[in-house]
Amino acid sequence: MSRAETGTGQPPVALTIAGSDSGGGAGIQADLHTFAAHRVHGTSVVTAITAQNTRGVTAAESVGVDLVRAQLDAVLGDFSVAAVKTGMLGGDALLALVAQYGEAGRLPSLVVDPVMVTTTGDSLFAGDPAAYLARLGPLATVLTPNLIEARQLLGREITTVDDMREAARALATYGPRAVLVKGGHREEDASGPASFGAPHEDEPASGDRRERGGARGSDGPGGAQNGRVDTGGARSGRVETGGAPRRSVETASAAGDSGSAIDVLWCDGEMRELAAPRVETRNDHGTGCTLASAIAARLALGHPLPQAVAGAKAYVTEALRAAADWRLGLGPGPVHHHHAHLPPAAIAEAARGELHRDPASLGPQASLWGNAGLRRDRRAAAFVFPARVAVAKRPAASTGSAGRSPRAVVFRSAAWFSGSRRRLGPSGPPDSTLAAGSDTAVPLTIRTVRADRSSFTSNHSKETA
Ligand SMILES: Nc1ncnc2c1ncn2[C@@H]1O[C@H](COP(=O)(O)OP(=O)(O)O)[C@@H](O)[C@H]1O
Ligand SMILES: Cc1ncc(COP(=O)(O)O)c(N)n1
Repeated sequence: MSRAETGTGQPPVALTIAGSDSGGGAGIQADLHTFAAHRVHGTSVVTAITAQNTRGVTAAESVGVDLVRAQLDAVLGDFSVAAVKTGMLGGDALLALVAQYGEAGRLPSLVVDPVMVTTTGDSLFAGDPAAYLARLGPLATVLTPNLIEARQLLGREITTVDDMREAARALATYGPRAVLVKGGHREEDASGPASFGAPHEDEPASGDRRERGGARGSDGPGGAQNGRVDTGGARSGRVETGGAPRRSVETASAAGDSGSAIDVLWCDGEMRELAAPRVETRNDHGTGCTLASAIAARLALGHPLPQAVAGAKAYVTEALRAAADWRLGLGPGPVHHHHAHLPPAAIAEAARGELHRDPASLGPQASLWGNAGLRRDRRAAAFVFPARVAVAKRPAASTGSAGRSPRAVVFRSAAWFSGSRRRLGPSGPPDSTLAAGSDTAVPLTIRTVRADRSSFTSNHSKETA
């Protein structure tokens, strides 16, 4: 089956193997939101249940190996899964199980997010980081550790962009096709508690960001059926990382730009830096899950790997931006996974066959985005919502079909517009890799509104590039 969306509108299928976040911002919930936002059908294998909100994890329990195996068989035995993302695995038993499926060639385009600690500092992996690398490293299409996870996997200090490059290179020796070392998180992290793994209870619980801690026991609870995951972070043990706290400030200043969120991508033997404007927000819960599942969604849609990664980063940046002022919960809240969706009023108007004609009515960014639309599709007198949906009026001659309204609604992906936006002004991502990666081979779907206004007809897809 084709991996890309078919002409019938049937979506490709992606699978997330991850834990549940009751707060809905990370884990399975973030992954399914992200798949849906990419119009990819999301399937899920739940590895653990966490009692969690924006302030932290209060309890967690692994799902038993047999039940996880049954979920894997149910999904893989029925769906043609095009890409897979793994998140929280809890411990060594589920790590081994997932590795068995990967080794059997059943987990295509595998994005491995080695979830070990949450944004709020709670440990989510009680197994052996060395086993993690040894088992999943060779199977991964992309491995996406954050700074703490890279530090735990390698047991070395990582503070500068140079360190991130070295870490990416070192992790690549375990066999993944690509490694993305993520350098997110707010600058305050750098001035946070200096002792890595500081006691959980003593840290601010008011919603301020805490330095991440990590803990692992010698024997992961994931090894037992329905075993509890140690969420006590540093309460019950320390990880010898040999590391100071995560210092995003240093990574940023090392690159000469304190306003950038810099990730380092090693892919097919090439090192690249992906930089995006740093979003000033406390709401970054689930950014890592969102990024990994966006990469998987894009791989399922058929995007080449570097473009999938760069486009996914652009998607996360927009998701952070769109939720920057939200106050969902008292701590670091979720990002806006559906930032690219049509505002409800516009959906209703489009369904009635009515088109916005005045870009000004769409807000301050409309004419800017409109230019982006015109530049790429000269046949369309298009202007575009900040939400990245073009409402276009095509010339009657180009519609070709009598009895149809010349009106069309043109949907484009967030990634395409991220690239376009970059070309239009200084507000876009400064990194040329990101822009180039976001720019090509993104499907453009044109849906025609029938003259009788009764329905949408999805008539074709084509490439914009
Ligand atoms: N405040 C921010 N502004 C822009 N990008 C960010 C911000 N925080 C995180 N990111 C990006 O989000 C993605 C996830 O990274 P990170 O938050 O480090 O992962 P994790 O959630 O696994 O710790 C990365 O691409 C990172 O650069
Ligand atoms: C179930 C689950 N999986 C993963 C994370 C990591 O999320 P974050 O991006 O906040 O570190 C989480 N908090 N909960």
